[in-house]
Amino acid sequence: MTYILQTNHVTKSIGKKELVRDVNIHIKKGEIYGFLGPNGAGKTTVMKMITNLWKPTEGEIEIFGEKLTPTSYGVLKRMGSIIEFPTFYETMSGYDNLVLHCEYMGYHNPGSIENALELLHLTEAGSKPVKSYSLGMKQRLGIARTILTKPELLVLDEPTNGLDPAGMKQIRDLLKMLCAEYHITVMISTHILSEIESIADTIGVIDHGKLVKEVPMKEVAEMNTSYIYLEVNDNKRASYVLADKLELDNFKIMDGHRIRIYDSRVTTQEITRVMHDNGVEVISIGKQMETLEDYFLKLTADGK
Ligand SMILES: Nc1ncnc2c1ncn2[C@@H]1O[C@H](COP(=O)(O)OP(=O)(O)OP(=O)(O)O)[C@@H](O)[C@H]1O
Repeated sequence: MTYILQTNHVTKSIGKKELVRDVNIHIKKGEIYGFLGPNGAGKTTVMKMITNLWKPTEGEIEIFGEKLTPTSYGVLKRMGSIIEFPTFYETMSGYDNLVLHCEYMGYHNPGSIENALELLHLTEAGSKPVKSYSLGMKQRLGIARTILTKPELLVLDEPTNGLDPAGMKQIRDLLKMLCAEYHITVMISTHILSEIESIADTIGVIDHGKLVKEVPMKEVAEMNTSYIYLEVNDNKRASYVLADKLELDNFKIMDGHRIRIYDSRVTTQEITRVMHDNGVEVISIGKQMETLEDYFLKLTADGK
C-alpha cells in the first residue's frame, strides 16, 4: 500500500522534553483522516513537522512519495495548511489577503478568490477589513486561503475552533465535497469526536505523544456494541451473581457501583430478578450502545 502521507518513527524533542515519540501515521489518497487526541496530546507538534515548520528529532516523513527535507518546496506547494490559528493582515480586507497569498504562491487563476470566498460564505464580508471579523469568520477565511491554490493535501489543525455548530457543519460539508469532487486528501485534527465522526474515513488517536491506534471508521462503527448497564448497591456481590448464578463472563466493573454486561443472551428482567433473589439491590438497569466516545476514552486510558 502506498500512502500520500506517511510518518516513519517520528519523534520530536525540545530540550529534554519529548513532545511526541515514534509516531507512525499512514494516510491514503483521497481520504479524510481524523487526528484525534485530548489537549496537549501532540497533534500540533506532528502537524508542524508534516508542514515543515519543525524538523523531527528522529524519523522521517514522506509526502507524495518524497522524503520531506527543509527544501521540499515542491511538496509544500501541493499542500494547504492551517496550523494553530490562521493569521492575516488585519487592516486589509479578506479579499486582499487572499490576493496577497496568491501572489506569494505564484498562483494566478481568475475567479479562484471569488470561488473560495463563496464556498466559505464570505462573499459579502470579503471586502471588509479582517480586524472586523469574528473568530469563526477568520477560521473560514483561513480555510478559504488553504483551498485557494487547489492543493492535493490539506493539513488542518483544529480548523473548527471558535465556530458555532452551524459553522462546524459547513466546514464538514465543505471537506466532504472537496474529497468527493476534487479528490483532495484531508488530515484534520480535533479533540472533539463528534466533529469528525461523520466525515472521517480513518482515525488516528494520539495520547501523551504516542499514536495509540489507527483505525478505519468502518471498523469502529462495527465495534459499536450494545451492552446492559447495571447500577447496584454492592458491586462485589453483583459480580459474583453474574459469574456464578447467571454464568456470564463478559462483563466489566466500572467506577462506583456500575457494571457493563456485554452479553446479548441475557435480558434486563432476568438480571433484575436474579440480583433480587440473591440480595443485591438494583438501582438502575438498561440497554445502551457503546459509542465512538467510549471507544476513544478506552484507547486513551489504556495508552497511558
Ligand atoms: N515549543 C514548545 N516547547 C516545549 N514544549 C512544547 C512546545 N510546544 C508544545 N509543547 C508541549 O508539547 C506537548 C504537545 O503539545 P501540542 O501543542 O502538540 O498538543 P496538541 O495535541 O496540539 O494540543 P492542543 O489541542 O491543546 O493544541 C504539550 O505538552 C505542550 O505543552
